[in-house]
Amino acid sequence: MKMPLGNEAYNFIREQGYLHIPRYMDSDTTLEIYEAIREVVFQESLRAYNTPEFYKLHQAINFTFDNPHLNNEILRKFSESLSKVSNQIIGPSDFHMTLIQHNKSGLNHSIPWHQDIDSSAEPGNFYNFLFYPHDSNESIGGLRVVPKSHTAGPLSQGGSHDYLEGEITIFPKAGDLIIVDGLTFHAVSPNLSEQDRVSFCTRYISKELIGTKALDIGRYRTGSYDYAEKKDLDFA
Ligand SMILES: O=C(O)CCC(=O)C(=O)O
Ligand SMILES: [Fe+2]
Repeated sequence: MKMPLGNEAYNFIREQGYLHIPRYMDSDTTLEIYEAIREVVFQESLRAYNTPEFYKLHQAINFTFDNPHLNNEILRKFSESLSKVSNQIIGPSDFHMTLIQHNKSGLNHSIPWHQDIDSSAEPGNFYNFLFYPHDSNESIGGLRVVPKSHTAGPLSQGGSHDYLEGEITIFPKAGDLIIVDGLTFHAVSPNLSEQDRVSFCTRYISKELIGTKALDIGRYRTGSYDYAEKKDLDFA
């Protein structure tokens, strides 16, 4: 099998729990994907539903679109193309889902600290491929990551947007890909700019994780949320 990532990149993501690949896509394809994303977020009726309690408790303020690849050829092709990278990192892996995150301008939209899955799953079994179709900076918001936190167990209780020991902020440019282990602590700083911030996320999982409950659970600093049942779980 041809290995899309070099040894250094492969080791980095396994050890650090994330990997930033600048200019993963060329500018023409990036523009195409950007257009496709904008078409989706323009349709407010497609926004995912989570309970008002969810947004309030976890201070999650942004819009999410579930599986936009289902109705969009460009997004579908791009997300499928990432299987090559996924197979290298995870081993034989399965496509899980896609998401668009939309941090709309003028609303201070941000994303609180979270883990994408429950930490009953082992690290190295779930990866988020985050694609950025436009440049980012301090004003539009960046991706906050705690390196090596994928092996640190569940997120501790605390402030949803507070500083976490060891955190770094990445400001991806148009065409960049950031790969994050689903257990790595990550968040997005507020969009204080006049421009919408969007990201396109594709998720791949190991064969072991297929059908497990861990996939339904998002972990926040205010407790865990069951996305399948749309309900908050007691902090444990
Ligand atoms: O928008 C981002 O940069 C991060 C999105 C994210 O954490 C997610 O979709 O799981
Ligand atoms: Fe996430």
